[in-house]
Amino acid sequence: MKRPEECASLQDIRDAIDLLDQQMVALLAQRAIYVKAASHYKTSPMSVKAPERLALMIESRRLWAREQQLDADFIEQLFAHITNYFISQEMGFWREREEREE
Ligand SMILES: C=C(O[C@@H]1C=C(C(=O)O)C=C[C@H]1O)C(=O)O
Repeated sequence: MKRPEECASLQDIRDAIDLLDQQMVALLAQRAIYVKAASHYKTSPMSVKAPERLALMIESRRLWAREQQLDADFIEQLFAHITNYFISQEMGFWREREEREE
């Protein structure tokens, strides 16, 4: 992938953006596997949501955003969206297991 200053055309830039987005999607797929694994350790719907963990996560992601000169509010909203989806997935896995074990 060309560095931004090496890009000589809009196509070079779009190729780089496509590759980065593909990597982000692959990372989200990996993340999904870890979240599914987390459901094995949960004992209740509240433990699936783990609000205390979410609160800590917001702070670290806001800090990471600032370190990268990104807008902390934007990153917080992005992760709120991501974690809401992942929690709903995890809740589904957890409930399925609960029903099987009943
Ligand atoms: C993965 C976990 O379960 C849930 C999903 C999270 C996530 O997507 O990062 C974080 C906390 C929980 O809401 C966890 O407890 O760590």
